[in-house]
Amino acid sequence: MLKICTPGGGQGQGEQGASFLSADPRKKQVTVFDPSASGYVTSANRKAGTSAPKMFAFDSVFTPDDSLTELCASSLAEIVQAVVAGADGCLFTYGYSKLGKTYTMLGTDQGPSSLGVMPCAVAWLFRLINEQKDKTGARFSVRVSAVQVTGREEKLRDLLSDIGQGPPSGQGAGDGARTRDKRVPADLRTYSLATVR
Ligand SMILES: Nc1ncnc2c1ncn2[C@@H]1O[C@H](COP(=O)(O)OP(=O)(O)OP(=O)(O)O)[C@@H](O)[C@H]1O
Repeated sequence: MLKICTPGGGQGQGEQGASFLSADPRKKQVTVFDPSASGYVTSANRKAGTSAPKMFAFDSVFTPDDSLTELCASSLAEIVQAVVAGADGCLFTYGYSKLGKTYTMLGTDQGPSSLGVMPCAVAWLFRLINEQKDKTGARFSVRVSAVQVTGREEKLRDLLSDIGQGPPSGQGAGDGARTRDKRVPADLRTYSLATVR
């Protein structure tokens, strides 16, 4: 799955994208042009050493104009269902700095339509689990991990290590959950979900 972003999260370039990139979300493909070819290759610039456009196919392609809701709807159904069926699931975002990886994963707290992929996944996971419990009486245990991989050395950082220590004393479960959310660093990257039946 590919999400095309503009640095700083700006919207509005839509399908056009930058001149070296053309995205076709319907066909689920992007074409990358040699920038020196201005979007197409003529026989003249091929002779001058310009590379031919390259096309890449993905399971899905999203442009900066696509909402988080659209992204969640398209990307989460399969993985959440698989996790409820007992498989491990991994949500992973990759890209260079300030492209919106954290925004895509976490979203904002401005309402249901601005939820990122992770809160959506957790909400859908527990909704499905509750449905299964009501239907079959099955019992579930959910395991979650969140890891950030950074730098050339590919350092691993456990983003939930603070949470293992529980909420500060004197706080109820609800307050604790909020405190824990705040402690999750802004550059969250990888999450995995698993259920044991
Ligand atoms: N689709 C979007 N709509 C609105 N704002 C966005 C969008 N995507 C990203 N932003 C904003 O752009 C800025 C950079 O995004 P973000 O922090 O998610 O990037 P990042 O890829 O996680 O960066 P880094 O790798 O440096 O941690 C943030 O202020 C974020 O809120």
